[in-house]
Amino acid sequence: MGKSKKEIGKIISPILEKLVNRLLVIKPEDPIPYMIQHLEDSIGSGAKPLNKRESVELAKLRKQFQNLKKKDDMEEDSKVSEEEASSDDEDDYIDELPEVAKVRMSGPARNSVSQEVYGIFNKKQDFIARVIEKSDEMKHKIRERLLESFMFANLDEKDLCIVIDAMEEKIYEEGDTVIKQGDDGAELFLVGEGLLQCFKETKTTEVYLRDYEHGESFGELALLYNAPRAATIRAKSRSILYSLDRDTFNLIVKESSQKKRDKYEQILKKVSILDSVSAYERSQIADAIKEESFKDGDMVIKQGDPGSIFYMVSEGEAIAMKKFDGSEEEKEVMKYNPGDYFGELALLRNEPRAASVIAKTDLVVLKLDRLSFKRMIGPLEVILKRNMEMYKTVVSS
Ligand SMILES: Nc1ncnc2c1ncn2[C@@H]1O[C@@H]2COP(=O)(O)O[C@H]2[C@H]1O
Ligand SMILES: Nc1ncnc2c1ncn2[C@@H]1O[C@@H]2COP(=O)(O)O[C@H]2[C@H]1O
Repeated sequence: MGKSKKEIGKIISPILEKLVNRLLVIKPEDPIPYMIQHLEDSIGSGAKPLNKRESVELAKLRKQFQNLKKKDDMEEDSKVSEEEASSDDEDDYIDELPEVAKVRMSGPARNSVSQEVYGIFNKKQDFIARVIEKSDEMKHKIRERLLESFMFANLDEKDLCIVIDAMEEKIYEEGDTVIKQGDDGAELFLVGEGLLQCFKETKTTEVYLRDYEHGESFGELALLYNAPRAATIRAKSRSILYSLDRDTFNLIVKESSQKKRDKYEQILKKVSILDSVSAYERSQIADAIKEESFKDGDMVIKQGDPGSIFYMVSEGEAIAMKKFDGSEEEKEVMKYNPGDYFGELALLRNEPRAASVIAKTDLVVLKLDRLSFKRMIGPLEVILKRNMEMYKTVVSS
């Protein structure tokens, strides 16, 4: 026999109460996906796992919700005026993305990542990833591309192998649509070869957002938020893509990226130049970081070299040495401790390195390449430029 009203009330009241409280505190722009996610989290956080029938029901509900959402989106699009539609400002759309995630990031303490995955797999150890047969050569190619990408580069060897096995090669000819805005999505794509373009569609037109090249991935939003595809992606040239299914993404990739975020979050909090960035932006910086270690006396940067990397000190000490006006004599112009940064001038001014930086102890630095620096630290340019005044003082003293 089913449960009595009282019994059902007892189970769902605390969940609903918590849900309403969260909604009132967080005020998400789009409350429905937030509510669905919250309910799924509630399933993951101790309640009995869904049985098969319940899972099917949940899938049906999700499908109904996605169709409704698609309809809403289309109605919304039809309201967009011609002027708005012709806007080609990429940032309008880029800015929308973090907002969704901010809601999730800034909310009350979240369940562990493996608890919030889509579907009924609540634990990584219960999960058996798919294996798509492929040659060693293809495995090698996929590995190379995975290591180029922020999202996958931090997988340990075991997880890297699981992801390589689960990936499926898909070839698209020039003009083919890989992802259609509004569709349901169950896979993420890593670009092996080729060039793709991302567009935001409105009722009347489509606005170009960005390109995707080898080593970059797309299609993660539908998996992360159980939402319809947020943009359209088309092949600009013949493209070889590797697709990864939702469950492998959620259980293997998302978790490792979370580990990296956890690892660097505390360190990045000490980097004063990042004081004004939000938790979400900091987590994106953590995704893009590469770590490197140097021994006492190693040269990290050489004056006069071209530069394409920005550095933040994680552990240890370093100094900056500078030769002035063609003189061979070097003067110490700066000391670095954990939380300090250097190497910004070459990126900001497109000039060779203005000084040398040398490790004074064993040193661990966090590095951002030019593109990540531009995207993530670029908005802090005013502060960086203000801080550059300090070099003048050092030089003149
Ligand atoms: N500004 C953007 N808005 C939405 N999607 C974007 C944007 N830029 C890139 N994308 C990618 O386009 C993909 C479309 O499918 P998804 O929504 O699954 O995931 C999306 C992102 O990976
Ligand atoms: N007096 C200084 N002049 C120029 N660069 C300095 C000075 N002191 C420290 N630096 C740092 O040394 C770095 C060398 O590489 P960049 O020119 O990219 O960026 C430089 C600054 O971050």
